[in-house]
Amino acid sequence: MSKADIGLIGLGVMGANLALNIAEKGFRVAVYNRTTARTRGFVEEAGALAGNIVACETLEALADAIAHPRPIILMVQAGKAVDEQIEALKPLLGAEDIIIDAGNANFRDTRRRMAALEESGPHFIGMGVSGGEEGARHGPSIMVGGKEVAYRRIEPILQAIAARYEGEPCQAWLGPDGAGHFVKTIHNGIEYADMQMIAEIYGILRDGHGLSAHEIAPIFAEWNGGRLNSYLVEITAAVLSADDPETGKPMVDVILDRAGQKGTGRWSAIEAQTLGVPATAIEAAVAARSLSAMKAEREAAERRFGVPAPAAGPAGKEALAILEQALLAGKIVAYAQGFSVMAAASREFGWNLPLGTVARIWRAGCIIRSQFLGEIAAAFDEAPQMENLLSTPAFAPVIETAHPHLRRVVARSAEGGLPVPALSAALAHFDTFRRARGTANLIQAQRDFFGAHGFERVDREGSHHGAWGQAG
Ligand SMILES: NC(=O)C1=CN([C@@H]2O[C@H](COP(=O)(O)OP(=O)(O)OC[C@H]3O[C@@H](n4cnc5c(N)ncnc54)[C@H](OP(=O)(O)O)[C@@H]3O)[C@@H](O)[C@H]2O)C=CC1
Ligand SMILES: O=C(CO)[C@H](O)[C@H](O)COP(=O)(O)O
Repeated sequence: MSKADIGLIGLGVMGANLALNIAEKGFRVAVYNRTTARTRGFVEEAGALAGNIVACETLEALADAIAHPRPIILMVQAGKAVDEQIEALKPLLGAEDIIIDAGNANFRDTRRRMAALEESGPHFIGMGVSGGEEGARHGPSIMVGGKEVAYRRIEPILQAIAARYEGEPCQAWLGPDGAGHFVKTIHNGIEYADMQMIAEIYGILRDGHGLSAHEIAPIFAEWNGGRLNSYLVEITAAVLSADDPETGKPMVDVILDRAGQKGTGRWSAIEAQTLGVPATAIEAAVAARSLSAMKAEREAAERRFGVPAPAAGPAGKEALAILEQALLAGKIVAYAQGFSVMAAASREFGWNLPLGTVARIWRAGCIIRSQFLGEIAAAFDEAPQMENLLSTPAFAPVIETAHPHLRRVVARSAEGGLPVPALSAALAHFDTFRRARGTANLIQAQRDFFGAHGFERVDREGSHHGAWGQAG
């Protein structure tokens, strides 16, 4: 029997679907899963694709089944499991083989793993994969980091399995070491902000305007036909239309308002802070998930403080148009922040990240895919070195038109006691960003007063101290 073109470890949601995708594209894939029953079940259910699948019950069998040099994808739980699999594979592989971690790894772990394998091999690639179950099966967006020479060897397979946007595969080598996993992390940070802002608008429609899930669904469906066209808005409409078969109630009404998080949103916020780049919309979205988890405390707080009754009046055409524009403005700020974080990381780690390519490979396959990303890609084509979307000829006029609506929505929500943390953060970012003279002069004065930190003056170069002792 001919050898497999590639190996894959971990037949969970993502791994199983990715393996089927690989097999369907005509490559032979050798698969292994820690729990053998899963491997057997996977092959049984693979149907006609089973002919391209080599089921292995040990890692030794997997290593033997693949043609040299052997690329092996890890699609296991992020963290300890990845380290364990690398340790187990090391004695079985040679310097020219390639381990590809396709899970959602922290890019700092990827850097550590790559550095550890640098001398002895095998090659190590950190590869972000986005698109969930469907994407893995029919075409994800793939963000690769590591040695380019190793990437080139697996490029034909990645080209074949990736999503396509107007025929162009949504996969690319983005830079050395942790570049791929960093970009995937920021993709997810933006995903958090996008989802949170959509949820905030849903909250305004539900708790401010008193609309039911079924009344809100067509609003998102309509927006999906306009500037907000995106996978997340599309699925929001679908989710809001769905009913619970057990109770007959809208599905969202029987789902607990407590969202989990696996780490990528938090890592985005942490890395933004570490790089000194404001990513407040992403941070607000991460914090909102943490607050969502504090269900018992929130219930106690509602008993103590109460919540205002819906007071926003009917959701007429004008009110909906304002909400649509507000969501667009918030979204632009969140994406601008995410891309600025990537630009800063690129400088910090010497990655030379092709940000236009990042936008291009996010146009299809991934969770944040949207027409908007095509506009971002075009903005980078016009100005490849630009670091802030808010200042680009493509986006400046859009935010100029949309921000007054964001302001109205945030102000009315504040008055009505409706929480809009990510939209508020986006507005505050815009207002701070567009004001040439801010208030940090006072911060500098305070720092110099209490800690002799010095300050710069508006009228002279150099570091100065205030005569605070003589003050008042
Ligand atoms: N689900 C999604 O939408 C997406 C997930 N990801 C990332 O992909 C990776 C896999 O996620 P997903 O497929 O959803 O996860 P699942 O929980 O569906 O599957 C996890 C897989 O990891 C294996 N595994 C867990 N622990 C170990 C271990 N210690 N040693 C060996 N194998 C282990 C499991 O094997 P066993 O059967 O033996 O338990 C299983 O095959 C994660 O990093 C996730 O963050 C990325 C993009 C989207
Ligand atoms: O990577 C993904 C999508 O792009 C995964 O679905 C990830 O699990 C999403 O993050 P979280 O679980 O924290 O919401």
